[in-house]
Amino acid sequence: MHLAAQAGVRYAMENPGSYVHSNIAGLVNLLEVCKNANPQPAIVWASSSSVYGLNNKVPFSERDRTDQPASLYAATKKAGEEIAHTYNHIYGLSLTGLRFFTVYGPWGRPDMAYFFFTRDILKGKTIPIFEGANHRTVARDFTYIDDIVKGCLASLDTAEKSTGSGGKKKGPAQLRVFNLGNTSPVPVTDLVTILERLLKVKAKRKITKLPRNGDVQFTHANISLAQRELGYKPTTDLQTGLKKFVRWYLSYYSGGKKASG
Ligand SMILES: O=C(O)[C@H]1O[C@H](OP(=O)(O)OP(=O)(O)OC[C@H]2O[C@@H](n3ccc(=O)[nH]c3=O)[C@H](O)[C@@H]2O)[C@H](O)[C@@H](O)[C@H]1O
Repeated sequence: MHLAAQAGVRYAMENPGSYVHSNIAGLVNLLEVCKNANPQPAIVWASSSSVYGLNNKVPFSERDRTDQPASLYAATKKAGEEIAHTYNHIYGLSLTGLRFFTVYGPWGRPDMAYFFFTRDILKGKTIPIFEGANHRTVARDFTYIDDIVKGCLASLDTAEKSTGSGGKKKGPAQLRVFNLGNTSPVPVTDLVTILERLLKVKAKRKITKLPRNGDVQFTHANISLAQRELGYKPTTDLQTGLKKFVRWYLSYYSGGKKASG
C-alpha cells in the first residue's frame, strides 16, 4: 500500500517541485524496486478525485475524462495513473489506484479546510469560504477516514498477484482505478455550520471568490464500480464524521496531546 505523497491542491503553486519529487519521481522509484523484486508485489496506491479537474459531468465516474487537471497536484496524480499503466503493461505489475475524495477525520491533515477552519473558529479568526462564479456554491464529497480504510483493505484483499518477476513480464496483470467517495456532496458553508454547532462557537465568515489556484467547484463520486468490485459502502455522513473529528481535536489539543480516537 503506497500512500506517501505531496498532497494538497493550493500548496502546489508555492512549491511545485515537491509534487514532482514525491508524486512522480517517488512513484517511479517505488515501481522500479517493485518491478525488479522476485516475486513482484501487487501495489495499491493513492490517486485523487482531483484528476477529474474541469470535468463537469456529475457524478464523476471512472470512465469520465481526466485530461483537464486544474492544479499541478492533480496533474501529478494523473501522471501517476499513466505511469501505473506503463509499469503494468511492460512489467506485469498488479496496480490499483484509489481516487480519494476529500478525506477527513481524526489525525487528519492540518492543511485541509475542515481542520484549519476548526482551529481558526476556536481562535475567533476569520475564515475564508470560497464561492464560485455568480455566487455558485462550492461543495465537496467529504469522505470519512474509516470508510476510506475499509475501501483500502478491500482493495488489498481483492488485488491479484503481479505476473512478472525480476524485471520480466510473464503475462497480463490486473490494472484498476476506483473512486472512493461518499456520494453525497456538501456545500462548504454547511460544513462550517456543522462545525459551529459542534464547537459551540459562531464562525467569522468571509465569503471569497474561488481563487484560480487549482480548486474546483464541485466533486461528487459515482462509487458503483467500487461497490461492485470491492463491496465498498460508505456509512458515515459529514455530521457524524465531524463529530468524531471535533472530539479528537479537542482532546488532542487540550494540553496533554492524548487523543482518545
Ligand atoms: O479529494 C481530493 O482529490 C483532494 O481533497 C482535498 O482537496 P480539497 O477538496 O480542495 O480539500 P480542502 O483543501 O480541505 O478544501 C475543502 C473545501 O473547502 C474550500 N476552501 C478551502 C480553503 C479555504 O480557505 N476556503 C475554502 O472555502 C475548498 O474550495 C474546498 O471546496 C485534499 O487536500 C487533496 O489532497 C486531494 O486529495
